[in-house]
Amino acid sequence: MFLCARYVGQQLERNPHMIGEDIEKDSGFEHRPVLDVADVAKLEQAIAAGGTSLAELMERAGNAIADEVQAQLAGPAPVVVLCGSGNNGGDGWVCARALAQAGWPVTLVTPRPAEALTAEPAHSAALKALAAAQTNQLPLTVLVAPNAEQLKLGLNEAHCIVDAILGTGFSGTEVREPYATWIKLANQRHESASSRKPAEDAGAVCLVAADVPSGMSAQTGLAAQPCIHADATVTMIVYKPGLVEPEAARWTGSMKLAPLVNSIGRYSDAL
Ligand SMILES: NC(=O)C1=CN([C@@H]2O[C@H](COP(=O)(O)OP(=O)(O)OC[C@H]3O[C@@H](n4cnc5c(N)ncnc54)[C@H](O)[C@@H]3O)[C@@H](O)[C@H]2O)[C@H](O)CC1
Ligand SMILES: [K+]
Repeated sequence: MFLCARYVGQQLERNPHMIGEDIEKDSGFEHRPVLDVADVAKLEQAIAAGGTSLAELMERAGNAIADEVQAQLAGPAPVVVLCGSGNNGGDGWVCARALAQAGWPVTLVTPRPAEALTAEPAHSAALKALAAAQTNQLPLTVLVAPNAEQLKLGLNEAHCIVDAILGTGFSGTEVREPYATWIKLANQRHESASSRKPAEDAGAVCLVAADVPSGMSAQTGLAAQPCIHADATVTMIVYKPGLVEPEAARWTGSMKLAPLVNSIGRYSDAL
């Protein structure tokens, strides 16, 4: 098979709505395409040069996360989408728009107003989400730089939390503020809801990570302080090496691949 630096034979779940046909099956096992983070960036540029823009990739990424949220819950329920200021956050803005368009009440948390984001295509994705929300009166509320109490209130209403804080651009052994607080509060809400006895259970809270759990290095799989504890991680285009490390499952939960494009093999010259 083409392109991929290495394959890890493990059972793999796939979302039928996700685009792509590049996974090889072998006796009930699927081989996971794995690429270094630096090569993923090259691959994205090659895909864009081939006619599928970065904005379109982000659109597909955000929709794949929204599909996963909808698969985790029985029907429309409040969702909090935590968005960082980079392109991982951009995936979150698209996801929030897609869920709100499907009638799900969404609270999006951002450190800066949409107009003040500088990463592209995240900035454009955020403006598009706000315009759609305004034009179509979507159930989308935006919380800009909330303090811990405001964030806790929002999270307490959530039946699902989407972690789109940090992706492949994360580095270091500590997550800086405000994201460290966001991660701790998201984990607390997730864990306290999951540890309730059935009789008091108002419904479990799912935690879905975009591309990689925030605080985990996509390249090495090492978790910084703090790190998101996800139920499911939807990773984009290919697996990154850290995600297939045995210790990573503790942070990623179940791993799902959103290939975003068909036949990535045709971009192999870019690597
Ligand atoms: N490239 C594309 O078009 C697509 C990307 N996708 C998604 O984008 C992310 C990668 O985005 P990038 O902007 O490169 O980085 P991040 O958003 O992951 O993070 C940048 C952000 O993080 C801050 N940061 C770094 N280290 C720390 C730290 N220790 N503590 C706090 N903050 C930190 C840094 O300052 C930047 O602000 C990729 O994962 C995908 O999710 C789309 O999926 C496809 C199109
Ligand atoms: K993330």
